[in-house]
Parts: sequence; structure tokens; C-alpha cells
Amino acid sequence: MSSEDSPVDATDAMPARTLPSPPVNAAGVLGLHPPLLRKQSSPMMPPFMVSAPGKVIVYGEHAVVHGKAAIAAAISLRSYLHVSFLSKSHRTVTLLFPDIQMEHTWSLDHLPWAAFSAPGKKKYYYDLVTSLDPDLLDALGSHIDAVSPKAPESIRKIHHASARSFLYLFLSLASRKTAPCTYTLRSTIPIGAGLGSSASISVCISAALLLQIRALSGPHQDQPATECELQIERINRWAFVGEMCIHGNPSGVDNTVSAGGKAVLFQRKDYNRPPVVTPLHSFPELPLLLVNTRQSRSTALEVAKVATLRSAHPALTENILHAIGQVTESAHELLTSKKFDPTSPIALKHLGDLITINHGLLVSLGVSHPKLERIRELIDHTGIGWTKLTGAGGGGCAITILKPQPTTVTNGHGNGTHHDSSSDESDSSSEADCSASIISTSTKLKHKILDNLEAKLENEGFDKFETTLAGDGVGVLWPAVLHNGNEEEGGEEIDSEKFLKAEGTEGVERLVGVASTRKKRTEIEVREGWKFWRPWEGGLPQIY
Ligand SMILES: Nc1ncnc2c1ncn2[C@@H]1O[C@H](COP(=O)(O)OP(=O)(O)OP(=O)(O)O)[C@@H](O)[C@H]1O
Ligand SMILES: C[C@@](O)(CCO)CC(=O)[O-]
Repeated sequence: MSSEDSPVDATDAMPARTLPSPPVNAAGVLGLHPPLLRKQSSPMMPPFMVSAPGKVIVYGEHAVVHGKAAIAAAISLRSYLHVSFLSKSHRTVTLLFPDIQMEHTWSLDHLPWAAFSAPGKKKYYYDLVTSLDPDLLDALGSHIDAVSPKAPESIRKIHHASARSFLYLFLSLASRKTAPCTYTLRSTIPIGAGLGSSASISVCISAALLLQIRALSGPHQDQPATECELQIERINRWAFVGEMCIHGNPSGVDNTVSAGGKAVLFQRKDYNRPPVVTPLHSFPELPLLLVNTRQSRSTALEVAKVATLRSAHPALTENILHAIGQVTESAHELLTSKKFDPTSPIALKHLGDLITINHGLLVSLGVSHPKLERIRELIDHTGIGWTKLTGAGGGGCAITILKPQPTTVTNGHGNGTHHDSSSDESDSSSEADCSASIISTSTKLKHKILDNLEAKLENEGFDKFETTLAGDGVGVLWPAVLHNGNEEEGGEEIDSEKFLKAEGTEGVERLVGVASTRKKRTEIEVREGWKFWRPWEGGLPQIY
């Protein structure tokens, strides 16, 4: 296959659909330069969307970079990427990334295609790329420097990371003949909070480009599990390349969970080989409290801190990393044992203890932060659950696995003395005999403690998120049309302008068809028209 003919031009790849209303470019919303204000989308090519979830690392962050296993699970916060096609006369590719106040347009004809298709450099959609090519990064240099040249250095860094991730994948997978496009990205995942926002955007970019070059089949009904796995693997390999452009030295756990969804045991001992990924179907849907310190930090920097500690104190650091690996193994052993009962307080306490130990070890590695310790202090004081930092640390988020109904006695302020029901066995067995009224009293008490805690966290400037663990991975809405419950001809097209105008998480979710029935502490999601690769369903219908 020659370098020029491998990727199929999106113009040829996408079947035409009866005239969708041409999307107005988002220029008005972001204040872009005047030429982009005209309606200019290709009338023959409908826009489409992809989306991918964030993740939490439940056990094993940092140690996973050094070859140990980690357990991670997808969450219901997601990134959404909208792809719209321009008429062929516009020889441009545009990124509209409003979450980071970034927009940029490159001329398709001036991008360094030659460098990416030179002999020995060209990569194909099915290749496994395990490191970035310094020559290709050099070739991208001036095109990345052209992004937000006047922005402060801290902002430029963020813009350049996203631009690098996009361009490296775009030039690797697309071709000179690629249809002019606008990529608009919105995410409900807080950035730099340990929830895998970069991985989820890398998965979205990878999936969108692979769809454009027709390198993916499905997702569709009756797709066998092995075929689903192959598609996810293909997306994940290129998402890892995108992650390398942002992080430098990622383990690949974030993009793996974001691409495949649910929960996995992940281990990469040899960076020249694909990681070993074991799906954890038995992973319970644990009630999870997620608190964001709102302290920004860089994953790359936190990973580098551990590498520095390892150079300075090799034996000690190795012992800590090894102990973290043992924490993950212990959790994995329990989760996969035949006797595992996710409703048992003893099993939950085992998982909770491991959370506490894991956090202590991360503190020893120097990747906690006073704000993370403050959150832990506030939550520990209530006795409501087991807390650890998640992701890179240095700020970012803390997760708390909540204990089952605590028989708590408050001191009237909601944070006083309590009796920890899951810390002693006799109590937990007697709990099973509780009458309905006692359970409901206990539930009310738990909610009261949570409400008080939420108020305290809010007072101190922390954000609390409600999320569901172990959801779907990458999804596709093609074309970007929703029927909103009725079968009206045509449905409602989501164009780039509407997408940019959607307000906040709720606005975005409503527009893209994620109807969530949010109750106090539960969430049921319906995603209209979206399709997902779900190997665990082994070919069962996958459409919501
Ligand atoms: N919504 C978004 N729009 C554009 N770029 C984004 C978005 N979310 C993340 N990014 C890119 O990802 C980078 C954040 O990556 P970082 O690893 O620091 O945080 P994270 O992925 O949220 O956390 P972690 O890797 O610890 O889970 C940003 O600097 C930006 O380049
Ligand atoms: C800190 C780390 O282990 C998790 C980041 O979410 C880094 C990685 O695995 O790439």
C-alpha cells in the first residue's frame, strides 16, 4: 500500500445523506476570524460525533508506570467530539476546543505530509506505535508554535499539548486528500483532575480519524465480541499515541479504560508490547464519592517526580511501588474469587482497607497534596468511607468508597461520634437482621452525613461529582442526528454551532441525547442514537 493511498479520503468514505442543513461555523461563538463566519459545511457530508469516558484509577496509579498492575474503571463523565465537513474548496482543518479556550485553523496543503509519509516513517492504522518519532515531532514544531502564540506560557502549554496530540494522529492517519473538516470538542470531565480527560480526548480523536478513513467496522448489532475487541484495540493503539503527545510517558491505562469502558486490570511490563488488559466483569458498581481539589497539576510532572525519587532512593522507592502492586493484586484476587459477594460488608471492608493503604503509599511517593489531605481529613472525620487520591495526584481528585449503612450517632452537627458498621463483623451480621425501619433510619442518617459533608467541602472550595462507575467506552453517533423520542423525518441535526452554544454539562448532555434521570444519589442514563462497542455483550443489540 502506498503512503498516499492507504487512508481513504473521507469524502469518498462517508455515504451521502439527503441534504442536512449546513452547519453554521462556530466562529461567532468563539470570536474567530471573519472568513469562518460564513456557512461553509459540505452539503453532502453529514456531521458525526464520537464520545469517550473519563476514568478513575481505583488501585495502582504511578506503580503502573513502572510495570505493576492497576485497576481502573470508566466513569459517566465523558468527552464529546463533533466532526463536520467543509466544502472541498476550503483546504483547511480547524480545531474548536472551547473548554481550554483554544481554536486554530491550519491550511491542509501546508501541513508536513511529506515527513509523515517518508520511507520508514509512514505508519498505518493497524500499526502498533509505542514511541513518538522525534523527527515527526520536529516536523510538527512550527505548526504547533503557530497555535495561540500570544497566550501566557501556562495556557500555551495546554493548547500545544492538545494540538500536538491531534496533529500527530491526523498526519499519521489521514492524507493530503482528506476532506476539509472542523473538529469541535466539549468535555464534562474536569481537566487535570486525575480523571483521564486527556485520554478521553485522545480516544475521541483516534476514533473519529479511524472512522473517517473507514478503518473501523461498526459498532453495529450482532457484532461478535472478538470483532468489537479488535475495533476497540485499534482505537486504543492510536489513542495511546495521542496520550504520549500530551503526557510523555503514559502507562496506557487511562486510554485503555476510556476506549473499552467498564473496569480492567491493566499491566504493561514491556513498553514495546501491548499491555495485558483483563476485563473485570465482576467489578461492583460501588457507591463512589468523587471530590475535586480544583488544584491543577500536570500528570507528566507527577510521573517525573516519582522517577526522580526512584533515581535518588532506588531500593526504597521500588519497595513502595512493589507494595502498591500488592495492593492491586489483593483487590484483584478478591474481585475474581468465586466467593466474592459485592454486598458483603467484609468484602467491602477488604476493598476499603486497600484504598487506605494505597493512599498511604502514594503519600510516601510524594504525590499527594495538602488539599487532598484536607479532603481526606474531612471525610475520615465522618467515618463514611475509605478515601484515596486517584490518578496522578499533586492535586486533582480524591475518591471515597462509601461504607454500607453506617449506624452513626451524630453529635447534632452531623460530624460527631459514630459507630463504624463495617469495621466489626458482629455488627455487620446483625445488620442483616435489621428491620426496614432501622434501615431507613440508617439511610437517612447516611444521607444527612453526606449532606453535611457536601456543604463543608463546598465551603472550602472543593467540587463534588456524582458519577457512575464501570460504564461504556467509546461511542459513535453517526450521523449527528437525534430523533428526540419521535420518529419525525430527518430528526434534529447537531451542528457545531449548537454544540458550542450548549450550556455546561447539562446543556451538552441534553443536546447530545444523554438524558439522565438524576435523583438525589442515583443516575440512570439513556443515550439516544449512540452506539457502543460492547464485547461483554458478545453481539447482542447495542443501541439505546
Ligand atoms: N476538554 C478538553 N479540551 C481540550 N484539551 C483537553 C481537554 N481535556 C484535556 N485536554 C488536554 O489534556 C491535558 C490534561 O491532561 P492531564 O493528564 O494533565 O490531566 P488529566 O488527563 O485530566 O488527568 P490524569 O491523566 O491524571 O487522569 C490538557 O492540558 C489538554 O491538553
Ligand atoms: C499517574 C498515572 O499512573 C495515572 C494517571 O491517571 C500515569 C499513567 O498511568 O500514565
